[in-house]
Amino acid sequence: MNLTRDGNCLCEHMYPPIDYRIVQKIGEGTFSEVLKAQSLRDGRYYACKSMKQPLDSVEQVNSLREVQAMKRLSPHPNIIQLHEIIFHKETGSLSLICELMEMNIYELIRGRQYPLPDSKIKNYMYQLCKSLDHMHRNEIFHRDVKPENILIRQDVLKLADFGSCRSMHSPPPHTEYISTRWYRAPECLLTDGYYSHKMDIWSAGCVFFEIISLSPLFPGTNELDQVSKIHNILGTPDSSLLHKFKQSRAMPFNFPPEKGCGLSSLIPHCSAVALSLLYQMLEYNPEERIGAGDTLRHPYFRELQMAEKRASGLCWAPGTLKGGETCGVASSMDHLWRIARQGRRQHHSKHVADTLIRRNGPPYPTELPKLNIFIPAPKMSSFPVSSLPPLAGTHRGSLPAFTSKKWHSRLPKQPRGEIHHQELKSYHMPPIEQKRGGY
Ligand SMILES: Nc1ncnc2c1ncn2[C@@H]1O[C@H](COP(=O)(O)OP(=O)(O)OP(=O)(O)O)[C@@H](O)[C@H]1O
Repeated sequence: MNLTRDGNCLCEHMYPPIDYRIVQKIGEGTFSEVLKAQSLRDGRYYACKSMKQPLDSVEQVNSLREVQAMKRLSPHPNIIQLHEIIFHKETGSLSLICELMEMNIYELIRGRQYPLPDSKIKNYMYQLCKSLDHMHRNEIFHRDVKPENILIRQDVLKLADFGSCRSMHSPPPHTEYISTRWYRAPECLLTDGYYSHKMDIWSAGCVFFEIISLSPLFPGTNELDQVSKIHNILGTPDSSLLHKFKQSRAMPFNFPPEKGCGLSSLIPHCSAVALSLLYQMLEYNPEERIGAGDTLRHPYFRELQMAEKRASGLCWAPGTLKGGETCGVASSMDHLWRIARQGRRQHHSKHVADTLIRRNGPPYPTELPKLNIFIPAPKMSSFPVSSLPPLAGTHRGSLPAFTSKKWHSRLPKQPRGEIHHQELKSYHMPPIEQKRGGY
């Protein structure tokens, strides 16, 4: 163990970044430890994400997908801001200095007895959908949307942990393990890597449910159980869709036909309009699943859209929805969706949605956080994010391609409470550029 200047313990792999006073550990993931740190230059507090695996060179640091993605996606009010990168050449230790948030969504809901106020849920979901829309517009998908990777500070929500993201231009199949099981979309579970950015919407739908109900929607214990939990609630999909999935997966597809209990029985207090969005995010078929841009125009977010339009001086035409979407309507939503999913699935589903949806494009408010610049110390490469070289490939091109798929095939991400510490401790971690497979 190392000791920081304050006498706090740090793990062996870490080297305390100069010019920062480590205050305390605030989080830990599979690949990093996150510390609260105070800058000795500006006195501000930051989150210092220190990678467990050493890196070989500055080039390797620059080609990390996490670094590249954060650079491409910043600044955006709902994307965690990378402030500085500190790389210690001698030890290979890398610290990403990011803006500090208060907690993640899991910590927000953990142990709560009463639901969050509707307005708070809506506000968080709007911001989450904005972060996804921004990311997908920039042709990157996240691949690990889950409560632990969604951070909040007061009422602001930011998406974090871009270590699994991928360019939307990289063609499937994607062979590495991605996404944490409970939030894994059907196409990820049932095909050999034939998934797209729509998987993020499914995961966000699972998070939406979890924020409403305070418990995970599909807490599968293994992949098969995960599929069965989805079918128990949403029902088995059309055989044609299963047939399509089946073409690319050697997995038993003899799922017993199920109607599914529906979502509204699980969250009886949920409004019909919220359920409508939830169902569209949890649409089994990724091609029919709502896109991030359309989630923002969903009537569930009507007040927020109106507030934004008012703020930007535009007038909002009254929507098709009347107020008072209540629980009574909610139960019929399950029924409508079941009908929609039989036969003329797409058109019917859209028709049901259209009774609630009014399409309006919200403007995109963006604040432009500033990056700090300082002079690097000897043997320590520290660079402000703005000085990084442009993304490999092209501006809309592919993020760097990493070669090894081994890391993921041997260590899938575990849902919370399922991390096998023993296994992790004895694991030999490959170089970080290989840790999550290729783009
Ligand atoms: N900027 C931040 N501010 C506050 N807390 C943070 C910040 N970044 C990360 N954390 C905390 O640290 C935890 C781990 O961070 P992160 O998910 O980025 O690490 P990881 O090693 O990539 O994890 P994973 O195992 O999901 O890949 C988060 O769940 C969060 O609680």
